[in-house]
Amino acid sequence: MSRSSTYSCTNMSSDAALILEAANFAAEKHKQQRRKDPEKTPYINHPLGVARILSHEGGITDTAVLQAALLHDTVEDTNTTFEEIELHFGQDVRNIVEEVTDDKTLPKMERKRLQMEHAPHCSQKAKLVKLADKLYNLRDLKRCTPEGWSEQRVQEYFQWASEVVKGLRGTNSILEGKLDHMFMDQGIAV
Ligand SMILES: Nc1nc2c(ncn2[C@@H]2O[C@H](COP(=O)(O)OP(=O)(O)O)[C@@H](OP(=O)(O)OP(=O)(O)O)[C@H]2O)c(=O)[nH]1
Ligand SMILES: [Mn+2]
Repeated sequence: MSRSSTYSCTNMSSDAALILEAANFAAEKHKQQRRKDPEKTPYINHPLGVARILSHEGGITDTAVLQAALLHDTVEDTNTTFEEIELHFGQDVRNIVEEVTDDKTLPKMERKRLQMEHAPHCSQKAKLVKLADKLYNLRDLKRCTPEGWSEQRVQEYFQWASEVVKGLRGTNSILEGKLDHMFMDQGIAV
């Protein structure tokens, strides 16, 4: 096979191409959004970081899981629909994104309660994304406090996250071990 034909398989979707497609889709969707930190970090840093935790730290190579990690906040936080996700990325990715998406029409307390209730019933793939999402957000909270958050609110987020993670256990020992260290460091029993 000549060198040029090696690189001309434009219709053959490599896993890398599928993952880049999801990263690009998320970047477009989150382009107007910033994180809540004082630096106003671009929001896309978060889904990219969640996917990187799964791949680089958790050893995850499942393409659908990495795509779902990149897309996991698009429906919750932008005008993206589940149908759009399915159209571009297929049913498997759509299902994972759907499992990790909070219903923002519900009051916040109810959303938080439902995460604790639903966590044990999620698929393994959705549990992986949820573990990495929590690990990223807890590290981010340690790095700097979001604007307007009191120390108490930070502690309450840690406490709530530890309850959600209880329902995600038995999924990935590396990520769970890292989360346990974060909780213990914060004085939360695991
Ligand atoms: N730690 C931190 N979080 C930030 C920052 N900017 C935005 N967030 C997002 O805020 C959410 C946590 O804030 P909350 O006030 O508890 O929740 P809410 O946005 O859903 O109302 C997380 O959403 P999420 O990813 O959907 O996760 P989760 O709330 O379901 O765990 C997190 O990604 C930041 O600078 N630091
Ligand atoms: Mn998230």
